[in-house]
Amino acid sequence: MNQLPVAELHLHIEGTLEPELIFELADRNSIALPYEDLDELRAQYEFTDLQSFLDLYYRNMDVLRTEADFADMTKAYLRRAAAAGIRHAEIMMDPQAHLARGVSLGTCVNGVASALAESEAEFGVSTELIAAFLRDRPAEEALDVLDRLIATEAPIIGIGLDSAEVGHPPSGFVQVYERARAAGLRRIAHAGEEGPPSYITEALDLLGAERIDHGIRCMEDEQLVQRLAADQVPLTVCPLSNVRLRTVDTLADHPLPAMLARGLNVCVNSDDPAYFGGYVDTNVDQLTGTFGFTPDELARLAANSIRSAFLTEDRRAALLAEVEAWRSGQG
Ligand SMILES: Nc1ncnc2[nH]cnc12
Ligand SMILES: [Zn+2]
Repeated sequence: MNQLPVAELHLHIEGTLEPELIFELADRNSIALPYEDLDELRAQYEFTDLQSFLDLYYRNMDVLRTEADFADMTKAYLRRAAAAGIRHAEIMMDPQAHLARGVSLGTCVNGVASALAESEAEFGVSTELIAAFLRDRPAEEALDVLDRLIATEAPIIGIGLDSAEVGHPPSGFVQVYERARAAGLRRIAHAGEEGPPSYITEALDLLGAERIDHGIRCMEDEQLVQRLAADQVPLTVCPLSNVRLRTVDTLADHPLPAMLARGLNVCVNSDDPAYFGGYVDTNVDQLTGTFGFTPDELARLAANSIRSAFLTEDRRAALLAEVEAWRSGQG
């Protein structure tokens, strides 16, 4: 196998809902879509910023109604992830987005989890599930959902923080993260995607975040860059997402090469691949086409993803060995 083996650490399962599956699930659930056909739906995929994407992302997930719907979406991602070279995936889901539509916590969590439970045997992809909270909804709601996840022993390894960033700083979610920590859950948070570098600092200092999703705006704060490099804080960067949501103008303007040059612990992820033009392999291919990354640089990005994952040490060592085998096979 000539594909770069990687871990995907920044992936919203609802963002893997491909247009074809949206139509299939709408049909299955007798839901009338506001689009005549695939072309009309695809014509909506022009974004001006994060919010313009989120509006469509939340609207499209209305086709997810049953456990089977969540399982089918997840299985489709895992099949595609395996083809992309992904060997381990830490998958976020947005329970509040489903609860708000009247879909129960059990339906969405069990549906996703049932597909994940078969992933290693079926696709060779080990997985973990992360419940992400919507920062543009009240923290009290997040606390309530977290309590229910803990009480029902939902199979999650940790929590995240996503949705509209600007105006919703990490400081509002201290209690949520403290409760997650007390429950033994891992903690990650989106920060520095559209929001300022200070949100990254808050996520680290106030939430105890162990990984930062995106984090690209750290480059505007020299002291923060030095801290992130010294502490090797994982930054799960999503280049095609940043282009499509216009946080960078073009891929050639992306800060990833500069981040690597500063010694930051960056890895490449797809975020919402059904919306942003590709899965991890496409992100890597386009980066390589744009920046001419060498096999050594690609292996470093892959090794960063595996070192930053919530893996057992045995699995981590096995996957790092796969990266090294890939690197030495590149000549
Ligand atoms: N890129 C992103 N940023 C914030 N919230 C999200 N939810 C899904 N994708 C997201
Ligand atoms: Zn994201």
